[in-house]
Amino acid sequence: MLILASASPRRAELLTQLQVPFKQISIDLDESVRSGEEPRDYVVRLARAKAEAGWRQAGHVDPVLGSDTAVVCQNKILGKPQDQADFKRMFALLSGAHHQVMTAVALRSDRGLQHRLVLTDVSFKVVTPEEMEWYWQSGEPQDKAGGYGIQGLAGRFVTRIQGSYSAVVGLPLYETAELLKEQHLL
Ligand SMILES: Cc1cn([C@H]2C[C@H](O)[C@@H](COP(=O)(O)OP(=O)(O)OP(=O)(O)O)O2)c(=O)[nH]c1=O
Repeated sequence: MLILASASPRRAELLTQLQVPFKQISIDLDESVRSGEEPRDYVVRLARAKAEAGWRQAGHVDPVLGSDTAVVCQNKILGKPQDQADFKRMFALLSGAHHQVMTAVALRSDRGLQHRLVLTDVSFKVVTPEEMEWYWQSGEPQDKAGGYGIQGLAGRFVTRIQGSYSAVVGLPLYETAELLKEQHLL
């Protein structure tokens, strides 16, 4: 059975939309950015590492999907906010501006390791200090790249998206389906 190497409930929910049976495992990885590493190289490296680690952990039998999402603004990677000050710093960059969400998905099986990289442009309205405070207090930003979830309360901040909505949430469905089809898993 296909394995999703992710602790994210959002990725599991998205994968359900492809109607392929799967089980979920969580893996622990060092997610630090290497010095001089480009954001797109970073998300690809992590998605591949998650798939590879899952493949090893599950005994080199079942195919494994891994994915990674980063919010990139002015070529800076905005990870998960460490505290409220960190969140405010991120939202100061995102407010009234455009950024890119980069998501990579990787599939490891006995046919090898393949990946796809998906880039999506997202625009935010000007977010007021009161809205930032309200949003932080909601508890939603804490476990999310860039400190927001487009599928949740932050949907109201998004004025425009060009690219893949499912990729912004965490798993690009079209590209994931393509990877699975290539390996005859869908
Ligand atoms: C930008 C954005 C991110 N996110 C989430 C997707 C990912 O779960 C998270 C990005 O962090 P990731 O490190 O990609 O993933 P994760 O740590 O949550 O899960 P795992 O490594 O176990 O697969 O942010 C949203 O849910 N909505 C959004 O709009």
